[in-house]
Amino acid sequence: MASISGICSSSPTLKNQNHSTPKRRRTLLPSFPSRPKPFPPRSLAREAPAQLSAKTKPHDAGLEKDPRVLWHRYVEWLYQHKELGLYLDVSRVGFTDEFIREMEPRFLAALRAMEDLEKGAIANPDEGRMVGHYWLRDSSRAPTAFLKRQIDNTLDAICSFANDVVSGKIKPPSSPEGRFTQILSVGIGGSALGPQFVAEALAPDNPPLKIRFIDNTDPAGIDHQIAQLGPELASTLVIVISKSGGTPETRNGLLEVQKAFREAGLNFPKQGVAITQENSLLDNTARIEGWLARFPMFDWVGGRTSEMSAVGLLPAALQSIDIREMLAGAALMDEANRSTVIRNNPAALLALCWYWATDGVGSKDMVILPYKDSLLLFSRYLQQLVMESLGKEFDLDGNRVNQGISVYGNKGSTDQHAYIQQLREGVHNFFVTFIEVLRDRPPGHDWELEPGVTCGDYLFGMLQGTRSALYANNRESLTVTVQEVNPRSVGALIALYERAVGIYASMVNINAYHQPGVEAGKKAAGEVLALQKRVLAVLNEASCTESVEPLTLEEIADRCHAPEDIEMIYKIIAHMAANDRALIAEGNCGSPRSIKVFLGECNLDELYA
Ligand SMILES: O=P(O)(O)OC[C@H]1O[C@](O)(CO)[C@@H](O)[C@@H]1O
Repeated sequence: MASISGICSSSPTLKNQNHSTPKRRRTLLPSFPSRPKPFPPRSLAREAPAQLSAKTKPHDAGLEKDPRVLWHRYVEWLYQHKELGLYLDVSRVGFTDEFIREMEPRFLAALRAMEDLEKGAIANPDEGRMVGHYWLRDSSRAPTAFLKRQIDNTLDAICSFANDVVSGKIKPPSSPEGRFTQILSVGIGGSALGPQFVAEALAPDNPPLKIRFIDNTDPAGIDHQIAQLGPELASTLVIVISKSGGTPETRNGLLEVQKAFREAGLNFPKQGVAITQENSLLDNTARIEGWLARFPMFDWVGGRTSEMSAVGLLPAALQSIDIREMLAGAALMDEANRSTVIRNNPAALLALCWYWATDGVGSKDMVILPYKDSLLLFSRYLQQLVMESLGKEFDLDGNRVNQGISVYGNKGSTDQHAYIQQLREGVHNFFVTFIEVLRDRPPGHDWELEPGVTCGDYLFGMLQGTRSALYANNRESLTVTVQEVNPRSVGALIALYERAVGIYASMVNINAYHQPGVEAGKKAAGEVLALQKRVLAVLNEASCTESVEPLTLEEIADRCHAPEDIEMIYKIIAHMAANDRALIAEGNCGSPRSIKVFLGECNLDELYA
């Protein structure tokens, strides 16, 4: 039985940084310039300030092609974190020294904002919240002793619980295996994407518990996951993750899973774990029903930056992934990203390259191309982290900016047989970030498929060849290199992008830590369901009191007092009819009738008289 004592044995230590950079002239930066003068208050400001690089950037100019000059640029700008073995190559992004000089004040202001954030400032002003995900991997930075204790106690509780589950000390009440063998994670967005990315990247071939996800309110998808579990439902630990504790998709997933437990004669609370804010609807449900365990989420950790909280650490630990190493990698990267020297700050280098490549207005998409199967889900993880953070209508001063950077990608070299044709020759609306992993296979497992050549050599060659071919056609790219995919490097990658997003958001003056657009979407979905209830009430009443003459769509809309919603009413009925939904007969109407029957078996086109 795998014990995970090694996973939580050592405490995270922050060693001295010795990330070294190639020998070069170091420019000592002046002290912080005064903050740029604030723009007029939200109500008055209208036109957002033009972003810098648009002025300084020769549009689509050819990039430097002399290989000797490029080699010098590569050496001059290569960032190396020796302890992490992580490198960042920005040489194939054509930013100028003038651009760096012009951006320095914004960079320094962003760094100061980041310093304030880490000290506990209200860095999420729209929600009046602190932003504390960096404290999760170095609790000594938490602004109060209470918060530090919460972080440390939660981590200890995660390790202890996961250890007890993996060792079999905590086991399901009735399972043939006599222990938990499966994890069913129910959550969506940041309550799923981090755990999914980390499981794909780091789970061993035979983990003590195998994880699967319900991350949507698709009945067929839920049925598929439960069907795949089969009798192992009895050995399944169900982890329900929701920071707010009220997300409809997650609630629906929970109700569906609890139904499956009832039908299997299983006692859900004995196999249920909740990860949510204290006193949320989910937390109270789990407490009242006596679930197996509850772990807290904190209001100062956003969903898209929650992988280093219980959201990511509990599922990872249950798969015997070394979570202390993940935290240590993130902490080392955080420390590097506190440098005030742009060249020594990888997150700043990333943010500046994003700004240059997209003119500070998202004019190009970010293509994420890891040349490693296990990093397949990194782009999906970054879609939320980058786009939910940067995709904002207003800036911090109320200017309408419609900011953002679109992210897509899967993995190389696979994608070279999909969309990279367009990247090489088609519309120039992107820049690429290659994720290079130097170690192809564990030591001693390599094999030459032809003299002197391995599979990994092909993968390496495909990455380098694609990078060169894109650049030859003036397509810019960044390359992040790690030695291998392990908890430490994954933790560092997550920390690198969390910080780059924060620095970039400051440079374009937006709040990276709220998501007003999504709340609007949740509200709109609620309105559709409310309208559906009205439609059902109208059809139920009509089915009891009138002959089977089909009602016209206008009549239904009028009776719902929603003539302007006629199209939505049509769609609601079409969806219910396609699912053979029955009208629940009330009063003396006899047996329930399907919507189709009530509407006279007409096809929906005839609805519209
Ligand atoms: O964890 P919760 O509260 O269920 O939210 C799930 C997701 O929904 C959002 O709030 C909006 O997409 C995300 O930020 C979050 O990760």
